[in-house]
Amino acid sequence: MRGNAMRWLGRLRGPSRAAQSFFSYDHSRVIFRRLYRNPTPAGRPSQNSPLSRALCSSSKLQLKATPSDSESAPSDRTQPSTTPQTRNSHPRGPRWMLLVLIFATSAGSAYLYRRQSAAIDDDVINTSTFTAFTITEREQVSPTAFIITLRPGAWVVPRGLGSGCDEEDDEPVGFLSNRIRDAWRHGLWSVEIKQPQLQIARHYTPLPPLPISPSSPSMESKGTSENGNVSEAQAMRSGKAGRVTEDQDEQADLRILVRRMDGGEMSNYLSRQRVGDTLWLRGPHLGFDVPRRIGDGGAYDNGTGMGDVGAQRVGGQRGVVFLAGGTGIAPALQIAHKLLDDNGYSESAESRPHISILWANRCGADALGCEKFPALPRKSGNWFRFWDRPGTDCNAALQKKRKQLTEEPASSLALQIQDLKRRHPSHFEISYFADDEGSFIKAHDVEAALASAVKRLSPCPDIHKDCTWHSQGAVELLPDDNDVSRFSSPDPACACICALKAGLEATAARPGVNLVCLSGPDGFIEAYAGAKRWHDGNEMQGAIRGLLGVLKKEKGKKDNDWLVLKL
Ligand SMILES: Cc1cc2nc3c(=O)[nH]c(=O)nc-3n(C[C@H](O)[C@H](O)[C@H](O)COP(=O)(O)OP(=O)(O)OC[C@H]3O[C@@H](n4cnc5c(N)ncnc54)[C@H](O)[C@@H]3O)c2cc1C
Repeated sequence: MRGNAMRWLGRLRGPSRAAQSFFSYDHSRVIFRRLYRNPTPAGRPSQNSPLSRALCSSSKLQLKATPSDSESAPSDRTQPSTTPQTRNSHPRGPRWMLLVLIFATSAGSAYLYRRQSAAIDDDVINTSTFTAFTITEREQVSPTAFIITLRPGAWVVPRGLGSGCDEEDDEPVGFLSNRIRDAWRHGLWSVEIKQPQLQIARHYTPLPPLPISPSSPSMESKGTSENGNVSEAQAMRSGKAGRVTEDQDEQADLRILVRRMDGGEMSNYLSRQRVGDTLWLRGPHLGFDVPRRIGDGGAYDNGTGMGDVGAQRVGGQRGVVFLAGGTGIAPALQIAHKLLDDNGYSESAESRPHISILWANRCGADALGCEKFPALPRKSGNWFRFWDRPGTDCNAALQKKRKQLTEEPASSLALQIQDLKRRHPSHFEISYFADDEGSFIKAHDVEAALASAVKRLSPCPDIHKDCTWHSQGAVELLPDDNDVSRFSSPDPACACICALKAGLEATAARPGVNLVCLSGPDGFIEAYAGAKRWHDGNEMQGAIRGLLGVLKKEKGKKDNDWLVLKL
């Protein structure tokens, strides 16, 4: 509590405080003073003056004339309002309104104070308008991939001003965002970033917060790091890393892993941006509700209606197998963060699900966190050809990776993955596959991962074939990944039929299934689970084909053994 309070207080420092004061409290006072120093002949601001209209509409107050105002208004109201007579002869209405307006402007100032850069409400980010974020760090993690850290624009502390840490309790001072906290509580989410010249936007998946102790280096020093040596990575290397706290999920700093695509408009635009530059973000966009689908009720009521207070968690030991291609590692880490690091979700080690990530990259240099020394390149055909793009020199990248492993400090993402393995040795596994090293995800890799998930399966009722939450057949026809609206929908077709049929609705125990999630380029998803299908303007999941389709058919798996989600 105290930490939170101090962080809020901590925001009152620095130039942004002055700026905020100007635009909120002082600014409204200036408007107010002008209003009363230049009264209309009626002794109060005219309802028709632009200033009055602005004030009314902003504070939702209506300056209605009272009968005493309009009927018995003495002519001396035209006198300057500073004369005692005028003040005394002011009817009660304006005085009363004065108090109301003072209150309203003060409340408004508190409200505006927290609005920061958000255009429409009390948060630093929203789903309909783009708000400014500033790049505070940029870390090149491989020849083609980099991580940018973004902070809401209005609160960036210019270099040399403010330490970035709360002076009293030495906690990092940052933004708090309810929307971002709720997104982390939900699990899977993304933001859109806009390219302002072309007016295009693309989705990006924030990486989970790094487990950093409060004594990690300040924001000031963060702003100076351009190449690789980011402060988080330094803190982790120097053993200062702490654990991921709930508070950290509330911080509005976002880390995004981006791969620069040859000819890709957005990713090339992002690769040209530097520390201090502004990006425009919109979101968060919440994806599939993984906890609910594996059988947990969700630990929080986060205002999205997704919570089940007191829900008995029956799906805690189910598993998630995640096939990630390239930057598809980001949603895989989001799920790991939700299922393993969220104490509200799984308090004890026994109740934690098992997560197995199979991470495929074109180049070994992109296999961050892999502690094995990469094999020498083999000449072999690529398993999905579009990865073999001109301009991608995997051989050179591999040499760089070998050099990195021996000489250079690891990237923050590599350290983050290693940290997850260290903290959850029996619940988190990651296997690496690199095209240029001739290692691909094969059927037996998927089967081994599934077997390790299935052996942890706790009893659950039969999966109903029409259940949109747990049946593959029904999921294939879903128009989108918006589980939040499905959950709150009154449409009976959106309800969990398995729970209804099993009479579980009263107990809050949730049926669930093991999940196989896939994320990555379209070709990757198609190769392993079949393409998504466009229908009626919606991108539907489509039938399960590819390697997983073969596994389902050949191995005669039951529908409820595992559910495939294409992210
Ligand atoms: C929900 C969601 C989350 C995403 N999260 C991330 C993320 O965290 N990091 C990230 O880098 N990207 C992410 N993406 C992909 C991202 O939105 C862009 O598609 C990507 O950056 C390429 O955009 P571009 O404008 O540079 O390329 P475009 O101009 O759109 O395309 C250039 C070429 O690259 C191909 N291509 C597009 N994306 C990929 C890819 N990922 N791998 C291989 N080839 C590709 C296209 O088919 C095309 O041929 C996400 C996409 C979605 C839908």
